[in-house]
Amino acid sequence: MVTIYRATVLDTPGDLPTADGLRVSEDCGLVVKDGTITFRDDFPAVRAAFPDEQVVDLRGGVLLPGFVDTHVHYPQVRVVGGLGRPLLDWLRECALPEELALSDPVYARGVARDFLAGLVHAGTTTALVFGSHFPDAVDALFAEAETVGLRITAGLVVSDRLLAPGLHTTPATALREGKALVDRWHGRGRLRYAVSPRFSLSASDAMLESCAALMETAPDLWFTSHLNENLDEIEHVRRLFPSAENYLSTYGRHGLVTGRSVLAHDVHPSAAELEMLAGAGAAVAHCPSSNSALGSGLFPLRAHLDAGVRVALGTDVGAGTGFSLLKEGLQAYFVQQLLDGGVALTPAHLLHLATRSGALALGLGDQVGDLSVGRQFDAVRLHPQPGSTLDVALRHPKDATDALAKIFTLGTPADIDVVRVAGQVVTAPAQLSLDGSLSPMETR
Ligand SMILES: Nc1nc2[nH]cnc2c(=O)[nH]1
Ligand SMILES: [Zn+2]
Repeated sequence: MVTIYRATVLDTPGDLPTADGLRVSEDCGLVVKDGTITFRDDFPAVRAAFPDEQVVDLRGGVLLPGFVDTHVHYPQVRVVGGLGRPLLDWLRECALPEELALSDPVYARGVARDFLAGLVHAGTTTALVFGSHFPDAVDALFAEAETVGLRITAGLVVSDRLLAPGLHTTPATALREGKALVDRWHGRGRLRYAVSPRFSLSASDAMLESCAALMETAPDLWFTSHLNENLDEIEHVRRLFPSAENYLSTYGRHGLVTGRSVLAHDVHPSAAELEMLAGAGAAVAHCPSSNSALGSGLFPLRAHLDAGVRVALGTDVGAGTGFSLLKEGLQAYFVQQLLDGGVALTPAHLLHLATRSGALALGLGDQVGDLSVGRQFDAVRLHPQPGSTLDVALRHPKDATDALAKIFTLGTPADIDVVRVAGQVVTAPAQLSLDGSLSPMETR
């Protein structure tokens, strides 16, 4: 099945930190065969080459690559907005009580649908998701994700101390339950598994060793956890691992820092940790709105780029401020503007961070993250409501860079009206009421 998509297309096929390479195609024709972009050129040339194929006209607004979220918590969608507390208080008072609620599989299924609806509405087509402590809840996420059609990497979150008794497990149980989930879901369609200790503060060496054992049970498993987010957290980890050189080495000494590792935050890295991250080819998920909301700090982007560390964006739902990677890009810009020695981020940088850099961080750079020939047709259209401020702003842009700056400044999920993964339209799942029944609007 071949389809031609006609649109104004913006993407960033290059790489940071050099990428100011915004590619602009005002009237583009993308030829898509079975979900893959097989040809692209200005529309008239494409139409001449493919005179009989169906044309889907997506002009009006701007077509971007589907957004890539490299750190987003599935269980926390209903507790977004817990402002006013630093990390460890926020965990104890906001996040962990909600995490416990997912021990109820019916409740978890409703949360999974709300979560996936949030990703779809925000135009996120690929995500590295921080899962749940409960295997049934992780099953619910993967099952709903498979139905919706997003590219999801996720896993069982494991801890054996200092959280809440209901969230603790043992290294042996974590390995057994994790293995069963890997067998069921890893490599199934667009789904992959990520081994996910919550963070070193709540995972003993024995627990981290069981994570390393799980990593060995299947090829191409991913690893994700938290790192250097908050100074109080870092101090706790230092005391818990007196023989460890630093926070990152608590993971590294179990072989958990590799080219398939994504560490969230890294707001307060040491030079040795940056060197270790770069040497391993690991990536950092920068979560600017979360760092600001929790008062965790201002992310040292320049130090990461100078050290050669891959940086991508994460929304960190629920400590962050929602699912929008447009908002995260804008917040990343703000943070760098405020930081001494901050990186002067251009709109092209923001688009790269929200798309291609995330794809590269997740080992998917050859499949998604931009709209080059050979990539999957994962795309979203920004099509603001008539008369909205973004609509007004986009009527007279100076150029494409100016238009993109306005999209990051003013764009919200309400401005996204087309979400496609591998060319297929993706729609948000029907959402459930608290008792697990379909919400009233679904029974019409
Ligand atoms: N922001 C954030 N940091 C964490 N560190 C450990 N768990 C969490 C979490 O749920 N959110
Ligand atoms: Zn997190």
